[in-house]
Amino acid sequence: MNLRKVWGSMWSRSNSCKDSTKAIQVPRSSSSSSLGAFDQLPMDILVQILMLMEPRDAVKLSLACKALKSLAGSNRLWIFYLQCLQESWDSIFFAETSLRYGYPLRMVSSESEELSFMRVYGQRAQVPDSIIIDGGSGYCKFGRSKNASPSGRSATFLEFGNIESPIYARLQQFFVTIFNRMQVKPSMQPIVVSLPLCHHDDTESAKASRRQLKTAILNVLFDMNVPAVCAVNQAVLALYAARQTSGIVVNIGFQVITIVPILNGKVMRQVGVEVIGFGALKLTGFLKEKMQENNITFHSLYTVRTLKENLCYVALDYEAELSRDTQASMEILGEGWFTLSKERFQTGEILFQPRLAGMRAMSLHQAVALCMDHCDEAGLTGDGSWFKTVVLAGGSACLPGLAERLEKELQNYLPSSICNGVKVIPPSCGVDTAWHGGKLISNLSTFPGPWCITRKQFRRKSRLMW
Ligand SMILES: Nc1ncnc2c1ncn2[C@@H]1O[C@H](COP(=O)(O)OP(=O)(O)OP(=O)(O)O)[C@@H](O)[C@H]1O
Repeated sequence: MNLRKVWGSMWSRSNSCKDSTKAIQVPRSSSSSSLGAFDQLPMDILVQILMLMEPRDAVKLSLACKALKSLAGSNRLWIFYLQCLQESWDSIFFAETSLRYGYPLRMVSSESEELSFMRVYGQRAQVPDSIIIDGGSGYCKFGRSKNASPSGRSATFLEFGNIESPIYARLQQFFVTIFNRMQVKPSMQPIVVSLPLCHHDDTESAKASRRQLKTAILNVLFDMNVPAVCAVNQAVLALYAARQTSGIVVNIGFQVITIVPILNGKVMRQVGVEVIGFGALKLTGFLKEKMQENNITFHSLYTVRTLKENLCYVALDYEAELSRDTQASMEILGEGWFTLSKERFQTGEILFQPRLAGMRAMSLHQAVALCMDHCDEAGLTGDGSWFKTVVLAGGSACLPGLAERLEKELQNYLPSSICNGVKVIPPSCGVDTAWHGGKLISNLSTFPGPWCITRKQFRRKSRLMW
């Protein structure tokens, strides 16, 4: 009731503002910078009052006169409205200040351009819903950009085979299946698609393979009449989801672990991408072996995977953990109760001691340290700290304790000149991290403009190349 009075009073004040400027030629500044009786109220209180209104009412108010325009259009008010949205404010702020101009990335600089969050709010409301598809080699995640999380997941390899090999028919079957499952027409909205982590080298043949894969994906999608496509590397999407534009992404993938240095949104292949030849599949396999050794019977690999996802963790100090009581149980529907003890942390330990699983691979911290060393040697920036932020991605990176352990191992392993300031960030959105990176882009106030290639642009480009 009180609010209605406040609103009514402000509204009549704003109307009288308009009338007065029409009727009598009052000097503009004196009439339009005043809120009449409300001038007595501190600015803070006025903004608090507006916060109780709906955004559309604040817009109406801002059209009334200059004083109300500056009050109702203030960034403070619209930041509040943006904070009320489903997406976190930190993510919105990161995206709107770091990603809004597309690639190459350009930060919004506070000196040269002030971002109007009122405009950002309005533009974000107009952005079309798009489909985000993160086609992982093991599991594909797909869903709408306006939804909080992916609506579906498929076992990519089991259903479609290797989608990293650019065979038209296979890619087509993959996308057709996803569109059917989502019950959407491909021609109705832009698509954000992750480019798989493969062909990492900086050689001409690797470049050609990457180009070939991207072109095949775009060809398939545009042949299905998709209006616009945004195709971004999976590791880069994971980095954006962690609200970073530079750093090292450690993706614990389905079959391999990939360590990707990224500077300002660009994969630094010339510095070197490290690959460790095992991944999530090996972790599940190792737990299965341990359970069999300890006479724990199960009927399916699904059970082992579920136990891994729910009971396993990474110990901060492996030796100390061996002497602790670490028993824990869980029930799996249709299979009964399972109790694990040492297997709970031995499984993740193979990331740091691959020899426990009989493998002669590099350990996770050695590979990340090697990557950091290469970044340091390359001397790409003045301050040399861009590679000290390590972002974990991939389902297995959700193992509790992994980030802390990796950070500890890196501190011990790296030379003192590099280890200062190293921080490891756990996957911000669990197994769906890369999908959420796509969501950040697809909800930008400037989307699809700077991030997408349209069907027309792609066809024209293809014609010019031949
Ligand atoms: N909370 C969890 N703890 C441990 N492992 C998990 C957890 N959640 C998912 N996983 C594991 O992550 C694996 C799938 O990871 P992910 O979906 O990242 O693969 P992907 O995207 O297909 O891999 P790639 O990066 O190779 O394309 C599965 O083996 C799953 O068991």
